[in-house]
Amino acid sequence: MASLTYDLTLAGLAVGSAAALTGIGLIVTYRATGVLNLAHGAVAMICAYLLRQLTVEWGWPLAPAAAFTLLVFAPALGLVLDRAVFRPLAGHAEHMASALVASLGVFVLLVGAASLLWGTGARADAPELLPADPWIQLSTAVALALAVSAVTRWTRFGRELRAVVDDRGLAVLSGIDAGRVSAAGWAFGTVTAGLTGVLLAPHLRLDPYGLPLLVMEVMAVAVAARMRSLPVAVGAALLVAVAQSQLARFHPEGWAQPLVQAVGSNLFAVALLAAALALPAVRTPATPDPVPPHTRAPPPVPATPTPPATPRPPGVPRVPAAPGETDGPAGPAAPGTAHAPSAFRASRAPTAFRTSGASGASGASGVHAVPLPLVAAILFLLPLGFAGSDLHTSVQVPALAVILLSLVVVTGRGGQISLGQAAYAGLGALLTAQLSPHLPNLLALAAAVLVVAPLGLLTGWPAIRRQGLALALTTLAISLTVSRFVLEQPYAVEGLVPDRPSGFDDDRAYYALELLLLAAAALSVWALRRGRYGRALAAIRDHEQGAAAAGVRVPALKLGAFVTGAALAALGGGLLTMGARAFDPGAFDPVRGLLWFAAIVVLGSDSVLGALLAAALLVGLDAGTQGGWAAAVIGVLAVARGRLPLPRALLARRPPTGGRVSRARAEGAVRPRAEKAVRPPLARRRTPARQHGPEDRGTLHVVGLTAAYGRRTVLEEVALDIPRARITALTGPNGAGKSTLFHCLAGTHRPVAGRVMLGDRDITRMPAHARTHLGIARTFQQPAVFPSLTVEDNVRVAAEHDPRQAVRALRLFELTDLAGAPAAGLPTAALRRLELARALATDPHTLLLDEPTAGLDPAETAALVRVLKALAADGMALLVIEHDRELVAELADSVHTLEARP
Ligand SMILES: Nc1ncnc2c1ncn2[C@@H]1O[C@H](COP(=O)(O)OP(=O)(O)OP(=O)(O)O)[C@@H](O)[C@H]1O
Repeated sequence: MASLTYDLTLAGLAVGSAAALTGIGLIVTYRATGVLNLAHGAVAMICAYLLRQLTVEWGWPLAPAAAFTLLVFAPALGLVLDRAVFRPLAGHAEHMASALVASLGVFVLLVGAASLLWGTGARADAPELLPADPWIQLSTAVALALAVSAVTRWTRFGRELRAVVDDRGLAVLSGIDAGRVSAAGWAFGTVTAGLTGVLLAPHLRLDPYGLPLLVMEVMAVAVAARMRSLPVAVGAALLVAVAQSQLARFHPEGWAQPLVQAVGSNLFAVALLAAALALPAVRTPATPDPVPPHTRAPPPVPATPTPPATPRPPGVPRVPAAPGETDGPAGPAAPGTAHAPSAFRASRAPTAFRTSGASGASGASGVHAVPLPLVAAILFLLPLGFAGSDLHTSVQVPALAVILLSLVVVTGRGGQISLGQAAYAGLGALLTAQLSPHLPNLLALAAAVLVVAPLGLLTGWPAIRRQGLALALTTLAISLTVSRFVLEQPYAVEGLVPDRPSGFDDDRAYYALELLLLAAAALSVWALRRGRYGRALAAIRDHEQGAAAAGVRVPALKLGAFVTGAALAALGGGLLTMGARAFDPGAFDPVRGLLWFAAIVVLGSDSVLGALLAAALLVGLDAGTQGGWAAAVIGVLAVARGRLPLPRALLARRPPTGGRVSRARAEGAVRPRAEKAVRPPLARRRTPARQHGPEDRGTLHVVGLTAAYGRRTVLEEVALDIPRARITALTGPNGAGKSTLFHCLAGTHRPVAGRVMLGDRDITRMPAHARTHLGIARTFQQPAVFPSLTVEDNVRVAAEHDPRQAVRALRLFELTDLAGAPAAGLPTAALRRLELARALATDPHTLLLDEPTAGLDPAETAALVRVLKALAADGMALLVIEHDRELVAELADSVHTLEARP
């Protein structure tokens, strides 16, 4: 027994060493470049194939072949990836999303290239580089980890690496060649990938799909090490590998047997899922600019001469009507329109925003004008005239198109990265096949869709709290787990012979049936992208916090998008498997999911037609070949796409709790204390003209509020009242915690202690959208607009309960003429007005404004001040973060200061 334990441990150590190498390579690349290289496994596979080609096919001796593969080819590939693919992306605001797409592009490109060059069949004759002795392999991994640690700690290059990791911008300013550091990171990463590949290939199947996927599972160790600690990565790799190996000893009877076997061969997949779920977010080092491009202030628009600002102009705009008040020319907007501050008029409809707005609008609506749907319809009808193998191949296209439509909903419209749609398609296919002997086939398909739809919560739930890379990893891990534990298990798939519905046996009839279902799915998705639901999804995609602030139920909508996506994927999967009359788990391999995701991103993620085109392309390119063309073409397009502006669905967004971390950091420590400081001489007491909403909605106040980010306390024991009919100013140096206080009030950050009260009601744990519904509205430091929506729809999102509120708010802020224009590219002043209009459209009684005058010229500022005073005069409670002392004195009835620590 003892010797079995020893033998199994040794076997585990051999695999663990290769896994440790992967972890080391991934972490070093990530630290040096900020990119989690999803293509690491594909590089490993290419290097393993190359070594085999050199030795087995061309007869090179092992040593020079290995030296060429690992010391010439692998680093050269790393340098090419750095220079040609990833470095051009660095410094862009959407760096993370672009890099993710680019690394997926590299992945599918290399998989496609390997399939074309060497075929998709597995090779069993990969040469052994190191003796099978696991101790040698383990020593190699440990020596490499020690060498990397030594280099990082004791050499100049290591110091530079640490500086770049800490703050890339600052490192560059200090004269460090960040490009050299990232080139070295890439070269090192690809060498370790190559080493992993050549070590693993002799012991596993060498094929274009299997090896990359296996190495992807091994990313678990890097994720578990939080992309930081090499010892943790090495330890985790050895631990998981040895545990997996030891599981081979257990042979339970009955139902547990296949489960234990499955765990025994796929523990890294389980570890990846656990690590991804345990890790809410992998923080990207040296994020160049957390501000999404659409929120950057465009160049100032020259203002036309304005009349001098007076404290109380005769026609100050008034707040939107309270429920029950009539709307119309005599309503609140009319005087505001007539006497609107001229600065508002000055920035109306500049040429700049029309041009950039058009290009920034949702791809589908702008690009696919009238004829394209017609062209698509004709193209999809054409195969009805085909015969034989052409028609047989075409049967796959509508089914795949339905699967890809699921990505249009989840990623295109909802903005959620999902690398897991293959799992839902596979489950749909599996269930359809399993149910078809018991039910009429169409009913079996419908039942499969109904069962799989709620499983969309598997990826939808993690998506509530995750974004970007963390979500990508989680959805990939879920797809891997489903594939390994369900779709590939003999107990689940044995003896399945799915058939087509009766009456649709021949290819033509079946294709016609698919077309019908595709048309229904496409119409539903098209409809979903419009109207209330579509607007809300687009708002989440464009600016999640802004959407919540507009009252959109973000978590519920995300779940809805994933459930809808799962249903569509299951429908497509079921159609695919009935069309093929066989269930093939390989058709729903997670690599397919990556390919589909890349295809939909490069061909238009928010476009129904993009999905149709992608399906035709994917099937068409691989038809009649050994496969690989589709992956290669999509890979090239995805790599190139990373360098172009990405679909809005994938743009980097601000971290969940906002905050300009680097700027605040530079300001040093702060004292988290609120104190009432100044009462400006101009302060007046006013009687509210009208209360907004029922009186019992109360006054907002905080009691003993303490907030922190991780272990760092930012606010401590803060107390603050925000009375009605008053403007309360909040001042303090950068990093003092003003925005954090806003986040706590608005519900986007959970305080550690203390309470947020609305009247007598404790709303501390209430989500952001629910607070909006209670009458608390907010704006953001960087105006939070939804650039892919029109100006009108931006406001409509906040006034779905009463569209008249939107009309009034648009009129109040002189946005009526711009209503149909895309919000992308509006000048700063218009963005601020739009954000305010959206906030007021929620019918608030309390308005939180984070630096509302930032980026405005004096005339625009004066106009805004008049509006804010008018709002307060009408009974609203306003809390305004403002740095300008004069402005505070002019604006505020009372001032609270958050002071920095000495
Ligand atoms: N998401 C976050 N994660 C970690 N730390 C954060 C985050 N957001 C803010 N911080 C830190 O919390 C502190 C307070 O930041 P906050 O943005 O609330 O300050 P502020 O007073 O609004 O500053 P500014 O005037 O620059 O906007 C800063 O030191 C900042 O680095």
